[in-house]
Amino acid sequence: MHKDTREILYTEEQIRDRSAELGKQISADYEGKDVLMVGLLKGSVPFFAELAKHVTLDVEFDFMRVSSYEGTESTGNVIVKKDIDVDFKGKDILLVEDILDTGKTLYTVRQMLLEKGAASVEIATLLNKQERREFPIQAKYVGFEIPNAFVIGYGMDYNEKYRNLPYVGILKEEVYM
Ligand SMILES: O=P(O)(O)OC[C@H]1O[C@H](OP(=O)(O)OP(=O)(O)O)[C@H](O)[C@@H]1O
Ligand SMILES: Nc1nc2[nH]cnc2c(=O)[nH]1
Repeated sequence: MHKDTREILYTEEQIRDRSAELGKQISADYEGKDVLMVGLLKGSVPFFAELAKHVTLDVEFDFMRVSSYEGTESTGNVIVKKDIDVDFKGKDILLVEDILDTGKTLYTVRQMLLEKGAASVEIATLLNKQERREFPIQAKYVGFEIPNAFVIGYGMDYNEKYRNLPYVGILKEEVYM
């Protein structure tokens, strides 16, 4: 893998600074509430860890694993592979994601959690690809708005690789065409 197969979109420093701003906003918005931060595995892990450091409330953590992507393509349904373990009835859930793309994943998960009794379900996503939206869902907390390109790094993969890159990059089409 040569370096010129990807270009940097957001550096580690830019992501940390933006996470600090979002963490401050979240801390103010949820003051006095019982917040459960729920990360969607696997992609959200680096952003979840960074964002959580900037939230100054006594929040709880949990994780879900759902999946619908293979390579760069979204497949049929959203499958729950690991559910939330704690009782979240009446709690305010903050879903943390790496990217909001068609919206299928977060729309589906949000509906599930509301149906099971969450008091509220808001979304914090590192990246928002608004142009690709197909489902009626918006994130309250967005790190960066990005154009329609397949991104990798900072948790995001292409066939399970590149999640460990400390920046967000664009994978050039020649890699997967
Ligand atoms: O808005 P959507 O079109 O639904 O796309 C966004 C979802 O796609 C990726 O997850 P993926 O299913 O690849 O799992 P991963 O987190 O393990 O990479 C990403 O982490 C989001 O969950
Ligand atoms: N790695 C990665 N996963 C995604 N899932 C939905 N959109 C994307 C994307 O641009 N990159």
